[in-house]
Amino acid sequence: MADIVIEARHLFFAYNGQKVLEDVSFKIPAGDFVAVIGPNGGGKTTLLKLMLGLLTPTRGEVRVFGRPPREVSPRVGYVPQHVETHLHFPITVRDVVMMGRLQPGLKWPWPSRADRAAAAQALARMGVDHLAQRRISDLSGGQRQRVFIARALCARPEILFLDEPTAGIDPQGQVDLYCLLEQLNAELTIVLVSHDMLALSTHVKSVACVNRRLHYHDHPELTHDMMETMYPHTPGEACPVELVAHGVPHRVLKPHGNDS
Ligand SMILES: Nc1ncnc2c1ncn2[C@@H]1O[C@H](COP(=O)(O)OP(=O)(O)OP(=O)(O)O)[C@@H](O)[C@H]1O
Repeated sequence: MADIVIEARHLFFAYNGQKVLEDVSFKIPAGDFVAVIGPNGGGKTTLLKLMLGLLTPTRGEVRVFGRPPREVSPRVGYVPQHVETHLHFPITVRDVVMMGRLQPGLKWPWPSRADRAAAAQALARMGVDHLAQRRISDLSGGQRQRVFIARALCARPEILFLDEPTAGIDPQGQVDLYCLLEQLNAELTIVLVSHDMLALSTHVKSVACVNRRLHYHDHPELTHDMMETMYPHTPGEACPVELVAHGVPHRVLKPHGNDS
């Protein structure tokens, strides 16, 4: 059986007294590709930040490689949501990726030959090495997202966390990105926050449904009961999951909502 790389035990979290996560326990094995899904405001990003050590639980604990998350940060990569905030800074793609090598305890000179080689390798792995000299502001949404993933890969992480990586990318770009993530999953554990049921349709191995509480399923097939718990809907109205699936047929869902 695979080693457990992430474990949460009776985790609670609140922002200023407002409960967001309640009694969350789960184990993620090495090599997993888990989709974290759930409604808006369900607590997905908060959970990711707890696994990254960016937030501290109100109660309970999270362990990554058996340690508090902050102690193992060089072993994990993170592609946050909405990374486009500082894009107009005049910086090249290669420089952005190289920033992934900036770690606590960094030795000068930086970037070293090893840093440059790691950046080149990460860019090639994401299929964007030809863009290395371009300004980040000049790229398409899909190209940019690959660059940000390359930045996370540059530090050679063992776990990759991604928060809504396909937001704003066209449908074909999304499929291509999932295929790339699937290739990366041969070497890395991946934790992917997504609203997009397409993410589940072919690529992930397990699903964590988060809506204040968490249900972890070690297979990607969703059941009717699960969907009702996670996305309650009014009889006669389209199921919200159908809406986010953009009408794309999805094998993971058994009949639900208007289908049933
Ligand atoms: N920094 C913060 N301060 C106070 N409340 C917050 C903060 N960040 C998030 N929240 C609240 O916590 C709840 C969970 O937010 P979170 O971002 O984890 O949800 P999410 O499932 O990722 O949502 P979405 O799908 O919309 O991105 C929401 O009600 C949100 O308004």
